Amino acid sequence: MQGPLIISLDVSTRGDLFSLIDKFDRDEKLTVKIGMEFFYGEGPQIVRDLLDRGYDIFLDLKLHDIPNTVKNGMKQIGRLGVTFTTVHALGGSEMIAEAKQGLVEGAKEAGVPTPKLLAVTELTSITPEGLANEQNSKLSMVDQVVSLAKLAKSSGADGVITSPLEVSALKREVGDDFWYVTPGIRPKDFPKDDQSRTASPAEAAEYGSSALVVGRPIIKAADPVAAYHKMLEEWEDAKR
Ligand SMILES: O=C(O)c1cc(=O)[nH]c(=O)n1[C@@H]1O[C@H](COP(=O)(O)O)[C@@H](O)[C@H]1O
Repeated sequence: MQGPLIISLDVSTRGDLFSLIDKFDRDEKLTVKIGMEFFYGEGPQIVRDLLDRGYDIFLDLKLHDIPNTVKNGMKQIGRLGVTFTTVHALGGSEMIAEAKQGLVEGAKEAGVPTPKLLAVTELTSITPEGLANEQNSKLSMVDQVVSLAKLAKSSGADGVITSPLEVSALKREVGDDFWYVTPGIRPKDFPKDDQSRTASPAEAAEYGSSALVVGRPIIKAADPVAAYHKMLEEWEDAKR
């Protein structure tokens, strides 16, 4: 993928999306995330348009359904030429395995590389109290995330989405040969919004995240390009 900092393009219209990315230099190598807000309104054409710009694309639709439905949905996603896509790990081993199979088949038919399948563990908005009281989990947050990541890995996923706070434990218990893609990234001076398990870019680098997903701290900034570069620099400095 191009760059460790994935920009989450959480906007609704093509006008808003292009006015945002047109601020970046056309040579800048970017990985951008398209999620449900944009995709449900505008559909897959945006993927083709952003591929034409040379961007890598993370299509984040977080599928969670019976295995056959997810497989057939993933077959369509596999045809698009995106780099990453998502399911919820809570869909279970058969659903994750079928999701992967769908991606492999769709990509093969279209003659494009197979997207990496990332399984969402516990959303970064979920608090330890929510895990205990609403999901009735007896596990700590980190144990729950490790358990879902092991399930995802043994079912054929290429990595997980989780908060940076769990990454050191995941690397120890699930291994280095797996993607740990982390949203919930907040620079020190930016509000948490609806995120609960957050870390700064430097902290995420220290914990060992493979890549960061950042939305509002970039797209709502007065100068999104400067905000992107500041966070990237913070990440790179922490990696040195
Ligand atoms: O799958 C995701 O990307 C995701 C998983 C998760 O647990 N938490 C999470 O915030 N995300 C996504 O990451 C982005 C974070 O946006 P900001 O909170 O604005 O930086 C949003 O597009 C979320 O949909």
